[in-house]
Amino acid sequence: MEKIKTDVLVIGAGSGGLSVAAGASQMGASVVLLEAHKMGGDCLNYGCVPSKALIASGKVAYAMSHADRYGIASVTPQVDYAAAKDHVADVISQIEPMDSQDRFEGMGVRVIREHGRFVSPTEVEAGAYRITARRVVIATGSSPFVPPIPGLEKLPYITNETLWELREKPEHLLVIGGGPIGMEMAQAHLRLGSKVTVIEGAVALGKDDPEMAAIVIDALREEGLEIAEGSNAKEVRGTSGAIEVETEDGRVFKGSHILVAVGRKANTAGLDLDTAGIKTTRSGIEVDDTLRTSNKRVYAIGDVAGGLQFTHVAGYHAGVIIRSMLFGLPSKATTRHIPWATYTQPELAQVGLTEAQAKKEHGTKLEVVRFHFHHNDRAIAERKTRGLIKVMVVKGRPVGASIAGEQAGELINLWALVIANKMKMSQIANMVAPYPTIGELNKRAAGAYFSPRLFESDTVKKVVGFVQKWLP
Ligand SMILES: Cc1cc2nc3c(=O)[nH]c(=O)nc-3n(C[C@H](O)[C@H](O)[C@H](O)COP(=O)(O)OP(=O)(O)OC[C@H]3O[C@@H](n4cnc5c(N)ncnc54)[C@H](O)[C@@H]3O)c2cc1C
Ligand SMILES: NC(=O)c1ccc[n+]([C@@H]2O[C@H](COP(=O)([O-])OP(=O)(O)OC[C@H]3O[C@@H](n4cnc5c(N)ncnc54)[C@H](O)[C@@H]3O)[C@@H](O)[C@H]2O)c1
Repeated sequence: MEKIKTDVLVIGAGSGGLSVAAGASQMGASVVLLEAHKMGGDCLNYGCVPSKALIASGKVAYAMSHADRYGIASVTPQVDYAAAKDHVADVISQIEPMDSQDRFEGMGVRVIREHGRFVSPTEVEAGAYRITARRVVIATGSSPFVPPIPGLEKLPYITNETLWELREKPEHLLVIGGGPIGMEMAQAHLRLGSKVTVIEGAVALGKDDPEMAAIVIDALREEGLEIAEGSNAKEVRGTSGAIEVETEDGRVFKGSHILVAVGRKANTAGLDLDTAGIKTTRSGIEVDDTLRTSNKRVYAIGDVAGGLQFTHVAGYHAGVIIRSMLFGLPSKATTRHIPWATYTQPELAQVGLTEAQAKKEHGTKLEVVRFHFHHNDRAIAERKTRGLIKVMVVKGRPVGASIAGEQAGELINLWALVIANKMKMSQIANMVAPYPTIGELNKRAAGAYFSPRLFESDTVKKVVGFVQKWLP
């Protein structure tokens, strides 16, 4: 067994682990990186990247079949599902080099392609190596949670890990779970020509503001997606190609394939965390706000830490711990300024507090401004007028923003900046946005905040009247 001593040992080469390894090694620390499976983790191989690539295929198909409103004959797209999957694989292969072993070795990181497990509070074993590190970072991510629904285990059900291998278009896809994975993949498949039913136990897109989620859900239903809410899957029957899902409310849904998207489980199995004195909770590894575990030399970041599960959060966590690991500086992770977006069409995005959360926290001090997409000239030109931007403001400063509509995921960037830096609505109003852009919506939301103050104020009217009298 080879013994290695290093400053930083990172377990898991996904979004979080790669960011720590790149940052720490480029700033002069010695870094060992363990990866048991594929470099790039979930996001590159089974998550963000393939899902967004398949959504892109769906968008093209949808545009072809809805071209007539732009003066171009609509056509029924000839979807080659296997070719769409080739497109997905090609997109992955274009991004892959950024996360590759070669690239990281080029940065001076020692990459070991083995599963890591703790053998003592300070040592990790991986294949033929025993590694001792000043600091250990657990960035092992999460896997699809497969609920113990009777009958499910007998079927070749699909998860986000196996969906990309499927080459034949599902005739009727049953999606269990109406969260971001379920809804994004449901719409993509609908647009590629499958019949799709989402079976959701509570409400679809339930982590978002219900008023905003409803805009997306209504649009998806109009497009032909069947969404059954309040329908907890209780039993699965049949065989591949002829599947039945019975729900607790007594309904039975029939389809050819089944995609399970009911949430995630943290990848903690096989790490022997007990050996290192690392505690876990129901959602993942227990961490404090500095992302340290109950073993103070060990950090946990990204999905395995059980909080918000997004690639940009894993990247943010990496920055937080690099500050404390390399420089010994105080550094805490917060969630207030973390945005997220669901890439259905229309998209759904959030940063900071939702309206309900803001009301609870700020009571009567809260002002909510709304601006509808149908007032935006570019949205009208593009025929993408379904949407709303809603900003929660307290004493002139936004505390949250929710957007449903075209490019909501892009539009939320500005509010993420504003909230991260505690900026004021007046600073957004000062911005000049190019005309005609969807981005003007952000400025118009700020305008909606100031308009009543300017245009409905007797004081303003009196001042203007007075000044006009005296002006030459
Ligand atoms: C379908 C889908 C779509 C998504 N879309 C988005 C999106 O659009 N935007 C977004 O922000 N997020 C999205 N996400 C979430 C995003 O993929 C995750 O939040 C992100 O990948 C988490 O990064 P991570 O570093 O924590 O874990 P991962 O990326 O999962 O990396 C963990 C790595 O650790 C390795 N590993 C595990 N155990 C060990 C061990 N003991 N030893 C060595 N290696 C180990 C694994 O093999 C894996 O490579 C999506 C997720 C899914 C499933
Ligand atoms: N665009 C993005 O950023 C993006 C996209 C996909 C995934 N993700 C990340 O991945 C995470 C996991 O996504 P997800 O959609 O799997 O999980 P989720 O937890 O967000 O949603 C799962 C849904 O399944 C429902 N459900 C649970 N058990 C059920 C049952 N037996 N029958 C019917 N419905 C049931 C829940 O009520 C819930 O609405 C997300 O929370 C997010 O962090 C992000």
